Parts: sequence; structure tokens; C-alpha cells
Amino acid sequence: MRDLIRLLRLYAPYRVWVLAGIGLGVLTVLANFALLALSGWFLAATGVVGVAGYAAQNAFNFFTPAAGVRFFATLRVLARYAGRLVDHEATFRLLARLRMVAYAGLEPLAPVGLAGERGGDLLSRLVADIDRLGDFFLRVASPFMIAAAAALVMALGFAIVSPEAGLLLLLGLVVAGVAVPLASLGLGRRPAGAAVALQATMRADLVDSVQGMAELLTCNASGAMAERVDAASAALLAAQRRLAAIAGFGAAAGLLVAGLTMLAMLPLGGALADAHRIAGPVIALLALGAMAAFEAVAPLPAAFQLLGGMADSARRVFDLLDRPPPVAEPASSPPRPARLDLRLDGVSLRYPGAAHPALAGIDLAIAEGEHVTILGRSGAGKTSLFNLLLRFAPHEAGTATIGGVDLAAIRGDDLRSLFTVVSQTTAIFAGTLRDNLLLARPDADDAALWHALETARLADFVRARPGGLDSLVGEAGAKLSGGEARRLSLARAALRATPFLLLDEPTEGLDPLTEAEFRRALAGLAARRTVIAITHRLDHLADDDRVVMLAEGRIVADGRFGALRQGAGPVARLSRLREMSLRF
Ligand SMILES: Nc1ncnc2c1ncn2[C@@H]1O[C@H](COP(=O)(O)OP(=O)(O)OP(=O)(O)O)[C@@H](O)[C@H]1O
Repeated sequence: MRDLIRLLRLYAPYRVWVLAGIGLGVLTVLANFALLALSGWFLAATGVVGVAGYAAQNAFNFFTPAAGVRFFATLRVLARYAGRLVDHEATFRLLARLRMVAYAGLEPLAPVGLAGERGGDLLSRLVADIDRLGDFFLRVASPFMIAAAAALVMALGFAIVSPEAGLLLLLGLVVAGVAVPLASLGLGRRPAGAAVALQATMRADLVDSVQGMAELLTCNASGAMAERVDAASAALLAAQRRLAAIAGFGAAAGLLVAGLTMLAMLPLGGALADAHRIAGPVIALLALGAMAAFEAVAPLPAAFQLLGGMADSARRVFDLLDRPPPVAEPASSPPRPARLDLRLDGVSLRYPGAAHPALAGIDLAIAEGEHVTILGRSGAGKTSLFNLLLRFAPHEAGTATIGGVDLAAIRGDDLRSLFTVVSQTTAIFAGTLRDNLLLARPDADDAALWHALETARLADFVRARPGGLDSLVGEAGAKLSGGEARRLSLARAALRATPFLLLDEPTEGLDPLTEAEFRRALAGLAARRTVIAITHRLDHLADDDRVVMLAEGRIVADGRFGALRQGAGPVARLSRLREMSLRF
């Protein structure tokens, strides 16, 4: 419930739309109530006048009630139409705000804070849960407020005629609008919660299946995955069937209460008429008015039923948004320093929840324009060093500065604008080659794009495609070979003229010819930039290249490759291992 109240607070900027929607909803219900009550009285009164004789007919004013009936009928249609427009406007505005809030909350968590999440589950929270919450005003909050306000006015209206009638109506409305829906809510709580969880699981499984289709097929595991999705789907259908049965019960019980209240108005009206407290035609006013009054509470069973699922969705979304970002963001960044020398003193880094630090006591100085190669076995902490520089993960000890400015004092976006990363896993987005290049520099013109493609040795490939820059690359770049995708990421790097170039094994897995071409292109980009390159391989290192070797998160060697491979240290051992493996 706390989450739903928090959700309501998000409506604050649209309170005018929200209040207008509720006001128009109340007006619609009251117009309908007045229309039926007046019509009931008018029909009964004309019937009485009809048998009362000519004098009574002449004295009876037919015109004012007839005009009233027309007025309320028109008012009802107009209020309903305007109400729908306003409600939907409020809903779409809130939906847009919710999506913005969710995205803004998610972005600081990526990538380290989301490392433990399933992609499909995140998708479910961002799409299905938020869409569900978008309906909160229209289907839950607004019906409750309209019902409460309209029920009070209508019961007061009846109470003016007779306090007993007012009380009876209020009792009927409370039973149909609160007691019956609460009973259905109690019955529906478990299946509603199960439906939300099952939908999320099913969506996550489906996303996994689509993303890992090739692996599932080669491992012959697609059948097992399909059975898993089938089982979740069957359980979801069972939960939805139960919910539908409960909703049916709620609707039927509500109708029964409405009918009984209307029926009870007849003997009550008769007794009041016998006691000369009301005129005879007012009995029809009470009966038909009571029938119309239940329009106010008709949406409440559905609203109560949605409440459980909405509370679950709100909890799932806010749970994500409430996670503290792995790295705290300063409000603003200091001015960019003149020289961008990098310096780490005693830096340690530990991922959230990890038992051991990924980097421990790192002392490293890299001057602007220097090229450094980072060596180390798998898990040594090489990528963590990049995560630290890009502020994806915070350091828990030591100081890390760039041009003398503490990394923690620079906003993530500003810091990352200094770096370009080229790695072995290039994120290619479904769209055109142009779309993928413009990610790196949205304002780049065609000349700049072609220049970048030339630098990355990809221009001939793009020219040979019928669509040129507008050729589609497929989901995750499925229409590109691994080497082409890698060169596309190099073209992106060429578009971003950043002072630092971070290379994470970008040639891993390329054939020797493609690799040679890629390295030539890379050399053009690396000139005049500070380059930090991660590699497992030593064959491209020259003797005067600076290498830094990491082992279990610590620097175990730092110096010129030629000197280090001559000694007895870890670089020399790695170098000998490499030579031995080449001989076999
Ligand atoms: N998001 C994370 N959460 C928790 N631990 C992590 C996370 N990312 C990496 N680690 C751990 O931190 C350590 C260093 O990982 P890192 O990715 O830096 O190694 P690496 O040297 O780049 O390895 P590789 O060459 O295999 O890519 C490893 O023990 C790894 O399991």
C-alpha cells in the first residue's frame, strides 16, 4: 500500500487533470442518478395525473421535468465524453513520467548494479509493470474517489427525501462497493500475486530463449525450455481462470445487492407514502434512483481486484528504483584539467556483495599520451580496472585522480566523455549502420561517418552493400560477421575523439588477416591518445612497450616488456609459457 501511495505522489504535476477527471466522473454518475430518479418520478406522476382528471392534468407542469430529463441526459453524455478525454490525458502523462522516472533510476545502476538481474525480468518491470501502473489512476484511484464522492451526495439526496431511504441506499452502496469487492480481493489475492510473478518468469524465460536460441538448439535443450514456458503458461492460465471466476462472482454479487436495494425501496417508499411523509410518485423516484446509484460502485470489484497486482507491480518497480547506485554521483564536475595524467594510489575495488576485492592496493601512474598494456590471467582484475576508470564501480580505498582531480568528484557522464572503449563484445543495436555509428556522435554528418569507416577499414564493405549506410544490421548485429562488428565499434571509436582509448582484447577471435587489418586501423586511432590495452597475448608487444601485470587484483609487474621478460618475474614466466605453447 505504501508503494501505491508513493505512486499517487507521482501524479502531483498533473493534479489539475486528475481532479478534473474525478470531477467529471462524479458529474457523470450524478447526472445518471438524477436522470433516472427524475424520470421515475415524472412517469409515476404523469400516471397519477392521468387518472386524476382534467383539472389535475391542466394544473400539472409537464415542461420543467421533461426539460430536466433532457438536461440530465445531455449532461451525462457530455460529462462522460469529457471525462474519458481527461482521464486518458492524465493516464498518458503519468505513463510517460513513470517511464522517465524508471529509466532515470535504472541508468545509474548499470552495468555493475544490474549484474545479478535477468534481462527478461528487467524488461518485465520496465514494460509490463509500468504499463499496469499506468492504469492505476484510470482503473483504481479514480473509481474509488468517484464512488466515495458520488455515493455520499446521492445518499444525502435521498436523506433529504427520507433519512431511512438515505441510510438504506448508503448501506447498499457500501455492501456492493466495499464488502463484496473486499471478499473478492481476499479470494483473489493469491492468484493475482501468482499471475504477476508467473508473467514475469514467463517473459524472462522467453527473452532467454530468444537470446540463447542458437545455444538451446545446439545443446538440444530447446524442448526442455519450451516445456518450462508451457508449464508457466498453464499455471498463469489457471491463475487467470480463478481470477475471472472471482471477478464473475463479484459482479453477480454486486448486481444482486443493487437489485435487493431497489426492491427494498418499494416497501420503504410505500410505508413512507402511507405515513404521508412522501407523495406516491416519489416511490418510483427512490426505486429508479437507487438502481442508477449503483453505477458509482460498479467499477469497484474490478478496481479492488486490480489493486493486488498493482501493489505487486509498484513494489517491483520501486524496489529497482530504490537500490542505491553502485557509485554516488556528485552534483557537478570540476573544470576539465589541462593535462590528463592518470594516477591511482593504493586503490582497492570490491563489487557489491563480493567477498574479495577485485583490485587491491593498486599504485599506477599513466602519463597523458602514454600507451600501456595490461596483462593478467582471467579474473586478475583487468576489466575491473576499466570499470573503476569509467566509474561503473567505486573504489573502496585509496585515491584515483585524473589530471589531479579525484575521479569521485567528476560526474559519470563527464568522466566517460573522456574515454572510448573498444572491446571484444560490441553492442550492436538492431537498426541501420548509420544508427549504430551515430550513437558515438549523434551530430556527425555523412562525411564524418565515411571518414570513420575508412579509418576502421570498413568503408569498402559498406559501399558494397545496396543500402550503404542505411543497411540494416539485424538484431545484435546478426547480419555482420564478428570482424565486421568489431570494425564497426572501431569506427564508433574513430567518431569519438576522446583523449583515452581503452581496449579490451578487441582482436580476440579474429583470423590473422582480419586481425592485421584491425591492428593497422587501431594504430591510426591510438596515435595522440592515451591507450590502455588489456591483452592475454604477448606476440604484439615490442621490447620498449610498457606493460603492467595484474594477478589476483594486485600489480605484480610494471615496466618495459623487454626488461621484464628477461628476468625471473611473472612476465618472464608468462613469456616462456607462451613460447612453449607456440612450440606445441
Ligand atoms: N559485477 C561483478 N560482481 C561481482 N564480482 C565481479 C563482477 N565482475 C567481476 N567480478 C569478479 O572480480 C574479479 C575480477 O574480474 P575482472 O572481470 O576484472 O577480471 P579480468 O582480469 O578482466 O578477467 P577476464 O580476462 O576473464 O575478462 C573476478 O574474480 C570476478 O569474478
